[in-house]
Amino acid sequence: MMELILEEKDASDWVYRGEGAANLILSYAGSSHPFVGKVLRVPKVKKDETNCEELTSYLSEHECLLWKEDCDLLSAPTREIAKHLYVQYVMCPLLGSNHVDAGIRILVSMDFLKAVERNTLSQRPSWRVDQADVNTQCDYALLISDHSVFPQPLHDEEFSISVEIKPKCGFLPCSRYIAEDHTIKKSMSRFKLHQNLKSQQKKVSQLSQYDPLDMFSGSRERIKKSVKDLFSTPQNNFRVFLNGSLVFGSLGGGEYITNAHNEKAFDDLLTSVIQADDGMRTACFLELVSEAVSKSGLLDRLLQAQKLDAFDIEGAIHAYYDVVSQPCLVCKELGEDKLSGRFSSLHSLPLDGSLKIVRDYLIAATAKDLSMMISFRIREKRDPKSQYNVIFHESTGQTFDYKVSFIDLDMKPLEKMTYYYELDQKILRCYTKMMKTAKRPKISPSVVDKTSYQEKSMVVEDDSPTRDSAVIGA
Ligand SMILES: O=P(O)(O)O[C@@H]1[C@@H](OP(=O)(O)O)[C@H](OP(=O)(O)O)[C@H](O)[C@H](OP(=O)(O)O)[C@H]1OP(=O)(O)O
Ligand SMILES: Nc1ncnc2c1ncn2[C@@H]1O[C@H](COP(=O)(O)OP(=O)(O)OP(=O)(O)O)[C@@H](O)[C@H]1O
Ligand SMILES: [Zn+2]
Repeated sequence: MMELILEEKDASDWVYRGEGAANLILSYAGSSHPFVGKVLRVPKVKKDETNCEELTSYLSEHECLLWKEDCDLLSAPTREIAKHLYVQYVMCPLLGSNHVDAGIRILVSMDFLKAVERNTLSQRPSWRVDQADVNTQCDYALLISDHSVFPQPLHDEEFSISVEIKPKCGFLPCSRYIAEDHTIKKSMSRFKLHQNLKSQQKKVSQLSQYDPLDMFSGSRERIKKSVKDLFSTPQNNFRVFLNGSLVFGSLGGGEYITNAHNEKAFDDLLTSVIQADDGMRTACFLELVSEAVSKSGLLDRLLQAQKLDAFDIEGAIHAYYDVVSQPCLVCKELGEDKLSGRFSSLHSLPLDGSLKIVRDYLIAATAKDLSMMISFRIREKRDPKSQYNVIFHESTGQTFDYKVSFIDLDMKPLEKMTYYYELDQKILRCYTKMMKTAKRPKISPSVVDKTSYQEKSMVVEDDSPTRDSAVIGA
């Protein structure tokens, strides 16, 4: 295939779709064949990072050790290429190659990227603009299938509906390296614990009702509950796209910019999709989504990848210091002797053992942060046999094809291990403080149920805008 290159003149065909912390996503609005049905994933650069070393440099010496089993990664001339290979050779086998499109790298000119930056500025959430710009120094961007539309339409007039779920970590850790003071980690999900810190930091205005433990439970009823909870408090964990446009949820992880201003508006939007009475369509749609999650069985597969984190950050951090051949700052801080203290079994591992712990931890980190997109289309009786998965939706008598894809399978940098440790400590400190100020000193953290946790949470109430300020239906 001839090498594709995007120039300044092409920029107007690419429209803002959304963004995360690290990339900006553009969808294609033109008619050039190779780009139809695709999105472009353009890396961003943090404003406080003066150089873009991460994108242009090689893997660090210690990262090379870490990924040495995945030989192709080491042959990559840049970190950017190594990250692309990581999706193909590390994440794809874990999640299934038919559920991952690693994309192809295409050349982009600096003028194209500058034009994209200008054109998208007004649509980006302001807190994302404050944090990062489009990285105009990049030579390449990734061209990936647009999972918000069904791959091949069966009929001309066909609609396309898809949901995006960022399920986060679906299990409770049980590592023996978790400090006694942190036992709450063994009974309350990381997501729930983190909510409290986010609320204190005013990153969210309301605690999420969602609990990943329901989503990953394998129980149909609990999955259904978790999808309803996502709909009530979507934050950056739930979005709905109709014909490629966001109709529910937050754009770019910011405010809820959506066509569905209230539940009725959303219910009305579903008219072309769900054959049910007014006011009943949303519930039927959420049921359809839950069914697809259950039937696909993909969350079980994702959970196995997340469980590669077997030691928890409180254990893995010690292996990290051995991998980078530095004195263990955590043992030092905790006053533990490296060779005879609580973590001596970790510190006495051979290098390959430490490498495996850290490697598995980072793969699990990717699996805890990715999103799943499920796209649907209606099947008519006359349609040919489906090459996709099929769901019969009992409540409406409709049949749907659905396809599940994983997005955002980025490799996490090795240096992030110390950040993970610090964040974990911060989340736990916040929880401990909350429990103290809750003025119920006798209650044992392990018996705190979800309701009492929410009631006791300290939502800092002031007028500052949060990332999820305008909640739908409010
Ligand atoms: O640490 P977490 O669990 O808050 O996850 C971060 C995400 O926060 P959230 O899902 O909102 O809690 C965070 O998402 P947001 O920026 O909050 O939308 C990123 O996905 C971040 O990954 P990276 O820095 O882009 O590699 C994520 O960082 P990683 O932990 O996956 O490295
Ligand atoms: N292939 C795709 N098809 C459709 N929409 C996509 C696709 N990839 C990304 N998106 C949309 O763009 C958003 C941001 O993409 P992505 O999660 O890859 O960004 P990121 O910066 O890597 O995220 P993070 O904050 O997790 O690091 C997604 O939440 C999703 O709404
Ligand atoms: Zn240590």
